[in-house]
Amino acid sequence: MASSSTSTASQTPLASTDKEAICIITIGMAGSGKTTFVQRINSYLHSQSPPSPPYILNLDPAVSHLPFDANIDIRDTIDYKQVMKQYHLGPNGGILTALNLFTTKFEQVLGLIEKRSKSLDYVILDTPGQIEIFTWSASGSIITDAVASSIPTVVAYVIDTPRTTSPATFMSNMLYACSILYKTKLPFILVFNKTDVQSHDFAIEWMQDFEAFQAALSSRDTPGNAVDSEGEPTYMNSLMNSMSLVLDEFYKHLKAVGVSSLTGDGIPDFFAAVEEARKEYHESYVPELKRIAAIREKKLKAKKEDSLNRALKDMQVDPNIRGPGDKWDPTAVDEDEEYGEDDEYVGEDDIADPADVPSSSFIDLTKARKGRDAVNWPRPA
Ligand SMILES: Nc1nc2c(ncn2[C@@H]2O[C@H](COP(=O)(O)OP(=O)(O)OP(=O)(O)O)[C@@H](O)[C@H]2O)c(=O)[nH]1
Repeated sequence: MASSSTSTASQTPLASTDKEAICIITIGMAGSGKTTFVQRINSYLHSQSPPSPPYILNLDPAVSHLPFDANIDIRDTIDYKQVMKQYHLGPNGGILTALNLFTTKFEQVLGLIEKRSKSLDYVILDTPGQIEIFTWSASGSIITDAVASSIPTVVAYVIDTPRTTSPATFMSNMLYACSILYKTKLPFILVFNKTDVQSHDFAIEWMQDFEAFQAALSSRDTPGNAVDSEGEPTYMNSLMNSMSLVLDEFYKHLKAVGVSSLTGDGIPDFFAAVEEARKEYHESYVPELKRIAAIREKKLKAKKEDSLNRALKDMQVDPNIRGPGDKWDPTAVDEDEEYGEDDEYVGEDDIADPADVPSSSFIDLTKARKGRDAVNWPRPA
């Protein structure tokens, strides 16, 4: 079952002396509170003793105001409104194209992160408001994979708790989280935000107790409770029940914390979950990364060998290789092997006559092979 990291706050990493930066990728639906959450964890890290300022990247080109100082800000490189104008795009297309353009420079960004990672505890990525622009775009995958293959990385999936109290909405949100988990395969933390407005206890109960969620699903006011004219559950009801079974398995792979980005409540629990995620990254993600790299390497090697073999084969069967009318015959006897001591050894076609070759170009040793050193070839000048 999902672990609600409420009692582990004492395990915060801030006492650790060995610096190994971990990257927190903040993802969430529009308005879930990603930016406020980043601001809150930033101020929390600054307030520690000693302070542990994070390295922050803002990847949202459309955000009008950031309540924190980003070390790298996509807006410094790309003006998404100009992108919209120049490419004749709407707002979402503009944001996506801006992110794509930024990704072409991401190697440089990664270089900066790697350079700083030994002196930092945390790198934080704030992603665009429209979740799918990051989670379902090539750029989002490239950025996530690049960072995750470079330093430990965790996904913080921010959820608007007050807007997730209906079982159907909760399940939709969890399905989305599930899809991101299976896409990135990274350690994953569900961050139930805005707990100052609505406690996340209901969510933890639903995640830990399958029957409690089933009961909530079948309560009167949920759409999944609908029955058809014969009193049978509708497809919607069956779908939701099946989905909740799938999700029960999914919950085992993640951590859940409740926070209020407004008051700062629950933030130490979040960092405790991040430390667990760091372990998980080393224990699960890195071996998986190595396994994939080994498979890729093997495939590449096989492909290279195949190309080489084909190239060699092509060279052997090329009918023009020795000139027209002189086709290669695989059954022909090797002249070198067949000639006796007194036979003419050098076939005219086999090697060049030294007399025809500029004297300085080589010393012909062919007659010296196979014990024929008695032959006295003129030595080039
Ligand atoms: N009560 C309460 N409000 C919050 C909390 N976190 C964020 N908000 C409010 O939620 C709204 C959206 O917050 P943002 O941080 O802009 O959310 P976002 O996910 O970054 O938004 P987009 O980038 O537009 O998708 C703002 O009005 C915040 O003040 C919280 O913990 N409690």
